[in-house]
Amino acid sequence: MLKRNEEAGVRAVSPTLEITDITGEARALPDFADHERVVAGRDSARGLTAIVAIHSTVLGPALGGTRVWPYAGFDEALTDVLRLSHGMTNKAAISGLPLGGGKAVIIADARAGKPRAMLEAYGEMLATLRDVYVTAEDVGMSLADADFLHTLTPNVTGTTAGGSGNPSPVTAEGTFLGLRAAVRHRLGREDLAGIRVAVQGLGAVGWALCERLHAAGAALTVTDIDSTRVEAAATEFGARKAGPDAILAAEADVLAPCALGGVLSERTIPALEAKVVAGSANNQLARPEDARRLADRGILYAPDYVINAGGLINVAAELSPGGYDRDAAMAKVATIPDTLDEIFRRAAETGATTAEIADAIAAERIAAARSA
Ligand SMILES: NC(=O)c1ccc[n+]([C@@H]2O[C@H](COP(=O)([O-])OP(=O)(O)OC[C@H]3O[C@@H](n4cnc5c(N)ncnc54)[C@H](O)[C@@H]3O)[C@@H](O)[C@H]2O)c1
Repeated sequence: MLKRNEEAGVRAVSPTLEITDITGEARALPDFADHERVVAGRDSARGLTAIVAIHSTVLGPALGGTRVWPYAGFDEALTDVLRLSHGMTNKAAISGLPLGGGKAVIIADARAGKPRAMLEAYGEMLATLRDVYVTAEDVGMSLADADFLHTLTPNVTGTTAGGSGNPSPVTAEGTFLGLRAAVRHRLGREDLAGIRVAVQGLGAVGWALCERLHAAGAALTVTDIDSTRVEAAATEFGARKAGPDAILAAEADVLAPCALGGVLSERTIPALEAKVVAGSANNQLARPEDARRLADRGILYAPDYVINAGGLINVAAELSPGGYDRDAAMAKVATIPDTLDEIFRRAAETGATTAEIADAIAAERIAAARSA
């Protein structure tokens, strides 16, 4: 039997699942960034520890995927979900979508398998947030997981049944188009023939990006912590192999981070060879000031949440009044280079970094919606 106990600040929807509002606790962290609401779900019987962070619902319900990752602890997971969630608000706003930003994490090792009971408990947690948060896939969350969660609660996108399916190829398409725009802007080249691209991470997006880059004639250098993927890319695309630690400083015109965040830092930026950074990973900058470090070295940075918005644009199309229309979604993805062109132009005119301009455009749209 379901029970509710909101007075105690704890809302349990099944006897074993405890849902706690931890907004107050999160407020103490440097990455809090005025989140509207942060909620933890714990179910020790079913092996769930999850956090849902809702950064903003000003433009619409907060949409953002669920990441399943073996975080070292709760605090690390909380910091990650806050940063990711904040990024989703900017991503939706700059992409012109009627959506807010949110994100969720489950502390678990997806490679060790995701117990059905854990996902059931998570689905129950999601159901309690269905008016404010809509989830989708992210690292460690599969299409099959999304399909399963959708049987429990409607606020799940990126499903196969009547949904838009796997967002990763669409993210890769948007990243490819954005990378081409950045190359045009920084290197003055209209095509990618012979352009050297170093790709970090050969997962769902990185691999699909390599397919497009290879077809466009780019010369690839690749890495992944999974060596079988690196070998496969060498065979499939004639890619040069680099070690995970060597990829950032690889001889390349473009660096495409497509693994995890925080790779562009005070330590790594001085060693970059590339003149363009354009990849799909979220939160590529370790600190906001790393955007200035890149600009000072003459490296053009395509802000992550602009270039990797393809997947969000695709799943968001499911929520449009007429339902999912792939052609309409792809037409919107094709505008990513236009947004980047505007950012690059404004950054060149004002001397601000591309990251600052992207944040400013997103903030302008949110402020306009607030005052409307
Ligand atoms: N899938 C999407 O539609 C989408 C949308 C927007 C942003 N992103 C972001 O793009 C990135 C990649 O997403 P994905 O869906 O391809 O994830 P994925 O899990 O399919 O792939 C990630 C790949 O990176 C590799 N990797 C992890 N750590 C590494 C390291 N230190 N060095 C080299 N390789 C490493 C993994 O082995 C894996 O092959 C993530 O940051 C994700 O948040 C994805």
